[in-house]
Amino acid sequence: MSSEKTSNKYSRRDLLKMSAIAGVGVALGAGGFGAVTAMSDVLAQPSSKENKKINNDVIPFYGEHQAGIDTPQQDYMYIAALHLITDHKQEIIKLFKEWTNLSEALSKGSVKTASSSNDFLPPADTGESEDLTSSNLTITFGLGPTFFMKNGVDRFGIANQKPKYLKDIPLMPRDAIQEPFVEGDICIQVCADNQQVAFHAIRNLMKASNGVAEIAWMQSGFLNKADGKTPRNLFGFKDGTANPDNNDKKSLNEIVWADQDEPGWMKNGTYMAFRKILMTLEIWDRTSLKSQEDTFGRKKMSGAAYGRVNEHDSVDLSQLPANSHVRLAKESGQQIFRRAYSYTDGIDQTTGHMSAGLAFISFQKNPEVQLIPMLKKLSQVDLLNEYTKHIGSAMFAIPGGINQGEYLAKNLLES
Ligand SMILES: C=CC1=C(C)c2cc3[nH]c(cc4nc(cc5[nH]c(cc1n2)c(C)c5CCC(=O)O)C(CCC(=O)O)=C4C)c(C)c3C=C
Ligand SMILES: [Fe+2]
Repeated sequence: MSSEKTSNKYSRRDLLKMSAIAGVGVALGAGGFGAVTAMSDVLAQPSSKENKKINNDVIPFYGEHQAGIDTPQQDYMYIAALHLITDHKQEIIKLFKEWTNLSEALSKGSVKTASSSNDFLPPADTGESEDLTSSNLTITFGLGPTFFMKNGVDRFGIANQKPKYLKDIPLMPRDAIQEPFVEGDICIQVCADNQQVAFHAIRNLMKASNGVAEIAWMQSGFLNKADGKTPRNLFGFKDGTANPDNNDKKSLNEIVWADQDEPGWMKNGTYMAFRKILMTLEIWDRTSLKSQEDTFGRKKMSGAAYGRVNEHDSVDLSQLPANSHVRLAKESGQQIFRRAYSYTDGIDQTTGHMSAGLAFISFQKNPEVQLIPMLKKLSQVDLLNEYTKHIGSAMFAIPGGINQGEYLAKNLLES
């Protein structure tokens, strides 16, 4: 999980250079909120603390693929969906440029200060990550079906660039989707090994979108990955055992990265599926160990499939209960790349039960073939359905990664 140890050596000159690349000055907030200094402006203002941070935990924002997909999974996640409140493509381009600069800076931990050059303006940075390192922060942007076409209107003249499989996940037999956890024009997934760093990033990205987009929903998540072991979900089972190895480029090419026949801006991109799945912990906790294990077809402590000894031993489907989760998922004959997080949302006031579950996130090149039939089968007969309820659903196209000097989804917005 760790990257090379380097000290934070951004000089005032580096910061000035970065600011020049960013090329963004002062943005005016909408709705009478007054002027606020754009975050990228702050890069030119070295903080007194800038040399005290040791950044040995940086995942580059730029690259072939967006970070936050095949990069090692961090401990904390926020995912948010936004609705655009403008019809002007130029405003989207401006926002995406600002987000690009900001994301690069946040990923490097080089947003230095919450101070402002003008004491009569709000500080550009909200400040809560001031003394913290980047904590392997990654920021991943996605575009929902309504980014391309909303209520039959091609708002930004890019409907012909819509990726092949980008559509809402169809309603499944047992779905109990609750507002507001449906779709969104844009999604931002932020992950980091420090929750405050992750929150700071998503908060400041939201802040930068003021007047152009507004938040539709947000979900936080966490994950335990002690000693390099497979993390356990809130049912206490190892979750991720059969996931493709994130370092196995061949598998990811087959499973995750978009095909050649997609629009050019999807090259090295993928599709993200999001499902918010409530797990009824109180019922599960009163369920016998045997029934719990039958639900998955794996042993709870070892994670081994039925009839096997170790977690990663091959699965003999005939040994697993007919409607067990793993058997059904495997029988679909498809693979997806899961990057899920547990969540807790306090107590459900109507039931008095815990609001907790899985923020299920998967990446795949063809959701229509890889995901939807699997989801359908699971939603019909999975033993796990006794203990779960799908309450949120969304699909996003994830543009490919970008190089320095480019901005997010440039190839799409300038097509
Ligand atoms: C549509 C896809 C899937 C949903 C939705 C889903 C929900 C879900 N899963 C668990 C817990 C486990 N899932 C496991 C394996 C597994 N799950 C899926 C797909 C979905 N899960 C797949 C493709 C697989 C791998 C199947 C295989 O090839 O072996 C496991 C076993 C360990 C593992 O491999 O990760 C667990 C445990 C929960 C709790 C949940 C919803 C709340
Ligand atoms: Fe699963």
